Amino acid sequence: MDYENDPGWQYLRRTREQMLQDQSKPYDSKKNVWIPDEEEGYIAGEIKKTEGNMNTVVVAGGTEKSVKKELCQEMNPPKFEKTEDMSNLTFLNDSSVLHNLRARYGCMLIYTYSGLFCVVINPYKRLPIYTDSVARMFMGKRRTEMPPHLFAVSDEAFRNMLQNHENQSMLITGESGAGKTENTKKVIAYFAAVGASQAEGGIPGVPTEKSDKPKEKKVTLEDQIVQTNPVLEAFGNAKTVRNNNSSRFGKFIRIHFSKYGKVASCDIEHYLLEKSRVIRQAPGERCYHIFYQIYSDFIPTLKKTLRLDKPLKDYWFIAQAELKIDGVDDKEEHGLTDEAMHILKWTDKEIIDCYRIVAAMMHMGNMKFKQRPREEQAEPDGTEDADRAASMYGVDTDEMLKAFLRPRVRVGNEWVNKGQNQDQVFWAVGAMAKGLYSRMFHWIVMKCNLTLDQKGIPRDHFIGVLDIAGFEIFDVIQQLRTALD
Ligand SMILES: Nc1ncnc2c1ncn2[C@@H]1O[C@H](COP(=O)(O)OP(=O)(O)OP(=O)(O)O)[C@@H](O)[C@H]1O
Repeated sequence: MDYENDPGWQYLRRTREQMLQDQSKPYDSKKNVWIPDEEEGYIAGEIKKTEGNMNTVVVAGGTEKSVKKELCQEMNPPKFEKTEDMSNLTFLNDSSVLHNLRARYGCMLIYTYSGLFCVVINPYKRLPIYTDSVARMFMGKRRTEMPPHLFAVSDEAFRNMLQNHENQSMLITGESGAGKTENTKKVIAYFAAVGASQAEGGIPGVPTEKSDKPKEKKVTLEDQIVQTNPVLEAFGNAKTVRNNNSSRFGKFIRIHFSKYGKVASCDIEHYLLEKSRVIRQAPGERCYHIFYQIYSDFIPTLKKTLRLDKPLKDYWFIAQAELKIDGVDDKEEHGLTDEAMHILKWTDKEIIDCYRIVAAMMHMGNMKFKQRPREEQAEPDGTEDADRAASMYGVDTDEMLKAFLRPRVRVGNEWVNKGQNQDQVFWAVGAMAKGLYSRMFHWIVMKCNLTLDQKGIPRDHFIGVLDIAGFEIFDVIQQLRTALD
């Protein structure tokens, strides 16, 4: 089969010779076991003798270890070495699962099934397994015919949708940096490719839509779906200590298809944007990418338009930790964000308005206030930054300051102006920045949805992809804070 000549194939399946080699290792089901190891998790060993409750196990290098019987876990026969589906294992214990995943990862086989689940290990390098030619290999194939791959799972969902006339959903989960977003993007790109091939000529076994319309080169819905990524990432992703491009929100993307399998429309729901990041960053982290992108000079006049004339490190809200990400060029990234906004057909005004709001927050973070002597009332300590923020928001500076210093609140049936001390003003400014950012993000998602909401093609069913972080033990407090923010 000519699949084997594809540069990606070696990262998908072992050759027959390699498999034979793997499977020819000596094995004795009564003797070969896995034993716990502090560094490796589990290591292979061979039981030499058993006395009472204890096994004497010989490990690599000939060392003998005395291990409690109940801590020894059964080893699978070599025919299961680097198995593609772990639900086939005779012994489905922790050590066998870890060994199988590790052995496959050692050969850069990053996808492994465990029954219905597809386990992915982040390769941290670009493998040629997401190319058009690889996508074409998986189109219209049964899962069992092909090696484990996200495309196979996606294709199965696609076929089930068309054949059973049912909506489908995929859950992509894992801890931060595991690769959720990368894989979600590949799923979307795959559906876009399948949807497009459907329009062009179809996938074996699925009826094709008849169309007499002449083909023209234009921005397709598939392109637009893919292009929502740079925009959502610019505004919703940031560098964290675990991941240089960490999504700080969860999302559920629904791709609607016509009954012929053509992409009909798409919509996105978002959850739990981490608002606190807009005003505070932990060591080693950054605020949302867009703040640094607008400062990158990709648009040479932009900084002047946004009145950003201080060094980046002087914008307190976004400069509490890192300003740059190794290997990432904010200027180039801004180019991609800007291009994507245009592909999504945002108007120039909409784009610049988003930049203005982002810049306004940078100015807001520099507004200074002082306490009036012997009064529980704060007052501005210079209004230059407030002027800049207000001009970006398009509001009057005095009115904006009044809202921070003496906000109008309702007491019973009456409206009164409440005095604010310096701390209260400080919190109000932060809360305003977080609230505005969150609303802007909501607007951006809504705007993407409007663009992706195609009226022309009737929708039949959808495939939903949920990209959301699992619970990270270390981050429970942060997650609670995000949820309650
Ligand atoms: N399949 C892959 N191929 C190559 N690199 C990958 C792959 N998956 C992930 N990576 C790398 O790992 C990084 C982190 O992946 P990703 O952003 O998808 O993680 P995540 O699970 O969405 O994390 P977070 O929850 O923090 O957003 C990516 O920026 C990319 O460099």
